[in-house]
Amino acid sequence: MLHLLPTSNMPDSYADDIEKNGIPFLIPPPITLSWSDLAYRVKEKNILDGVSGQLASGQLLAVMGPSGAGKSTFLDVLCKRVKAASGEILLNGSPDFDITRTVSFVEQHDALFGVLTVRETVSYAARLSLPRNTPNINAHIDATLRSLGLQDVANNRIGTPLQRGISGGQKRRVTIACSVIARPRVLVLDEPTSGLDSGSAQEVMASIKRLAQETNMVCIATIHQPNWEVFSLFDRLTLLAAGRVMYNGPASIFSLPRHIHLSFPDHVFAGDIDQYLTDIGYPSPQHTNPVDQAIAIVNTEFYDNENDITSSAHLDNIASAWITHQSRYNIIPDNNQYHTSDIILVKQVSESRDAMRKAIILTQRNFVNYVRNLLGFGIRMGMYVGMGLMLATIWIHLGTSTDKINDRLSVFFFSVAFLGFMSVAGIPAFLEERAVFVRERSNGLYGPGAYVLANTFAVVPFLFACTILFSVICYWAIGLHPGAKPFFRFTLYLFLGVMAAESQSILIAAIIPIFVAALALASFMNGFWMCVQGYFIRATSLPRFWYYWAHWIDFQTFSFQLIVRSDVKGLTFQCPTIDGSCLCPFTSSLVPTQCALTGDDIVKNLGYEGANDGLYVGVLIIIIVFYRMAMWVVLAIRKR
Ligand SMILES: Nc1ncnc2c1ncn2[C@@H]1O[C@H](COP(=O)(O)OP(=O)(O)OP(=O)(O)O)[C@@H](O)[C@H]1O
Repeated sequence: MLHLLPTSNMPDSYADDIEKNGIPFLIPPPITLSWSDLAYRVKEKNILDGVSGQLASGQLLAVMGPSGAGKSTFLDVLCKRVKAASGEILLNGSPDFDITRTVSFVEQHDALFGVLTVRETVSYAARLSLPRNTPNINAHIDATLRSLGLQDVANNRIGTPLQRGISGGQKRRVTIACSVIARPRVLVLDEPTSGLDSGSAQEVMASIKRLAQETNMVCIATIHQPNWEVFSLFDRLTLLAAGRVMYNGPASIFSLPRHIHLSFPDHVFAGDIDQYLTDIGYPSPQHTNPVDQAIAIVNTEFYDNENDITSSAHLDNIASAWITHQSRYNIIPDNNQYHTSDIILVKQVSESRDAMRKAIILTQRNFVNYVRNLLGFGIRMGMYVGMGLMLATIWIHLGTSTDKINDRLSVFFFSVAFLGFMSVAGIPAFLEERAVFVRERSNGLYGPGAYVLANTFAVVPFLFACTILFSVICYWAIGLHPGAKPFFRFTLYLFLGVMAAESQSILIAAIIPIFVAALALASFMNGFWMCVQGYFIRATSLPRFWYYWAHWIDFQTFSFQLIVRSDVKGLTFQCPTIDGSCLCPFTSSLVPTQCALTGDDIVKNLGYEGANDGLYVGVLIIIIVFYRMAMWVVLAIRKR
């Protein structure tokens, strides 16, 4: 169990929460994170070179630099998302710590379910990340919402294209709330203020600062052009250019703890970035934000060579200036006090063996999303209803004469092919879900196994509901094989085909998570399966090349043949008679006793006798399971 800090030095609200609601485990003791000589190379090119630093609990580090300076690479190396060429990362002086259980990473873009409320979003994150029997979980959620200033919008929805929700700054804070709910020791944020106006940017950074201090967290953020108010919230600044450190010291003198800038004499401690720029001969012009000046002098993209030195020589000079000055600027408070051995250094995360519990929580969240997401799922269901109505009114009362056999087959083809085709409409919702998965997985909440299970658990009832709705609307109106059993068989075989098509579409979207590309490829695949399934060209007439592989792995083949067999078997189709002669379109087992064809005659003529129905159902299930497992593999391999 983590021990508690004295709460006297904490802001009121959190200390109050602790007292009133009893959240004993949520304030872990302070830590120090340090890194030295981090380097990252790609094909012998130094992307990051010799980056060192240290940060204590409650502190915020700004990582700044021009575009391409190596800021994102630095975060990736620090979080061990890529392997450093060299260097060391220490937590409380020790390299032995589990990074995924220590760090939460907040990506640049908010990946949230638009139909959930703020509280629901954070609550699901809490249930997914905290151990099963966490006490007072609701009090913990409330405290987190309060810390991030979200209590007033707790019951508001995040927002969808159809329904306006919370503001951009509030969304950022919800994403951050989800990342800090398990009380990570280190919070890493990639551009937390990008796309926000200055007011929202300030709100977000002030919330992060407050949370860092309240929960003893170390925070590191890349940031572009903050205004002075935002910048003043940072304790330290690492300025990078071409992967090298140009400055690594106090950000603004105003953000320094009083004991630092008061207790060190001038000859020992020089000051902040503003002072440093003056010292090295690049003072900020009056009324200029020193941050802009710092970026400007290390930005060589538009370097004009005014002093007859190359841009890389210019950067070499600034990097050398830093090496000369660093001992006076890079003063770090003594954090040895934090190096205690009884500290538990991990997030309060649940174990990975909890996969089934996580899958159930994710399934619940998916259901809520399905029920509320009119755009993603309501419209989709409407499409199935519309398709049912269309078939019911166009193929109405087909009857059982032999001249209607083709019309009947076209109903089955159309149902299997186009209901399956409509699965491409599930791609946008999947991509929204995938973005949330990527964020949550990178923070260690759950793995691809739990996600695939939950996606399957949720999609099965949804697709079954869509299929049965379609069947109810059109089955009796068309006049297909009478009776409850044939109706349910039709629905089941159709559902299996639709489920296979859906699994294929989201597998494609998992491989290529770009909407337009996934849509195009999934549509192509559906078109391809239509061509080789044996309706347009009889399977026996298909070129052998296509017949032997494509036809027999095509889910439409099995779904279509199962439906045809189930429908026509047991029915009798009347042949026309002209001048007393019976004109059946193909050999009948009933002639001459009866001028008609049996369902078996039709099945035989089409070449659909094949294996038994159970085997075909089994093949369909295997195809579905194969697609789902392939999706699991793709999600396991593709981390972003
Ligand atoms: N895997 C890689 N292969 C090749 N080049 C890479 C790789 N990773 C990073 N780079 C290069 O390293 C440089 C630094 O990239 P990085 O994304 O870290 O910069 P950044 O400072 O975050 O830029 P921005 O602010 O524009 O996002 C860039 O020139 C980038 O093209």
